[in-house]
Amino acid sequence: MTKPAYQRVLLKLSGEALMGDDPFGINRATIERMVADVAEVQKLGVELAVVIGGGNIFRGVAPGAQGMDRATADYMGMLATVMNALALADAMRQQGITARVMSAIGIEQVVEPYVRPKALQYLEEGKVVVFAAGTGNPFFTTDTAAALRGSEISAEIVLKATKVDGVYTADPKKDPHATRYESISFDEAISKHLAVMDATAFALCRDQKLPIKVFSIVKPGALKRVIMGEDEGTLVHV
Ligand SMILES: Nc1ncnc2c1ncn2[C@@H]1O[C@H](COP(=O)(O)OP(=O)(O)O)[C@@H](O)[C@H]1O
Ligand SMILES: O=c1ccn([C@@H]2O[C@H](COP(=O)(O)OP(=O)(O)O)[C@@H](O)[C@H]2O)c(=O)[nH]1
Repeated sequence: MTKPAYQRVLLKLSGEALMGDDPFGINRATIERMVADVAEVQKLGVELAVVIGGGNIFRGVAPGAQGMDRATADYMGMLATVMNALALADAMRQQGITARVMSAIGIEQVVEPYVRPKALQYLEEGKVVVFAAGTGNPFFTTDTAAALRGSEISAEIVLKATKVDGVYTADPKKDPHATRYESISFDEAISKHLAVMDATAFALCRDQKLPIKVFSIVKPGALKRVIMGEDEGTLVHV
C-alpha cells in the first residue's frame, strides 16, 4: 500500500461550506460527509488538526454586520466558529473519531482553551484537534488562523478545503473564463491579489515556508487524494 504524503496536516474547513444547499447554518448531510472524508484519512495514520470557519453563521464583514463596530462583529464571527467546532467534534464522535476542541477565546465552561503543548499531545495521541475561535483576534480570518496554527504545530502543509477546486486566474464565481493553476508561488498569488485566501494568511505561510493546497470540499474523495499526494487542487508554494 502506498503511504500518505504527509504525517501531520492542518485542515482548514470552510464555514460557509457547512451550509450545503441551505441558506445558513449547518447542513446535517454535509457535515457528516465532511467527517467521513476526515475519518478516511485518519485511518491512514495522518495526524490531523482542523481550523473551522464561521461564515455559515456570521461573518464580520457581511451585510448583516453593517453599521456594527468591526471588532464586535468579528468577535461574533469567532463565536460562530466555536459553534461549528462543537458540531464538527460531535459529528466526529458519532463516526468514531476522538476529537478535542480548543478555543482561542476563553470560554472554559464550553471548550478548553488553546494550549499549544496540549494540542501537540492530542495530535501525538492520534486525536483530531479542532481549533475554534480563529486567532482570537478581530481583523483576522480563519484562513490566517490556519496559517498560524499550522506553523505552531509544525504541520507539513495547510489544506484549504473550500467551495472551489483550486486557485484560479480570477474568481471563478465571477469570471467564467478564469483558469486553474496547478501550482503557484506565494509571491505571485499575493501580487496578483488572488482572493481565494487573504494576503495575511499567504504571507505568514510564505515566511514559514508552509505550503498550502487549495482543493474542493465538495468533490468526493478529494481530501484523500490530496493526502496521498495525488494530483488534486492547487499547490501554493514558496
Ligand atoms: N483567484 C481565485 N481563485 C479561486 N477562488 C477565488 C479566487 N478569487 C476569489 N475566489 C473566491 O474565494 C472563495 C474561497 O474563499 P472564502 O470565501 O474565504 O472561502 P472559505 O469559506 O473556504 O474560507 C471561493 O469560493 C472563490 O469564489
Ligand atoms: O482570527 C479570526 C478568525 C475569524 N474572525 C471572524 O470570524 C468570521 C468567520 O470566519 P471566516 O470568515 O474566516 O470563516 P469561513 O470563510 O471559513 O466561513 C470572520 O468573518 C471574522 O469576522 C476573526 O475576527 N478573527
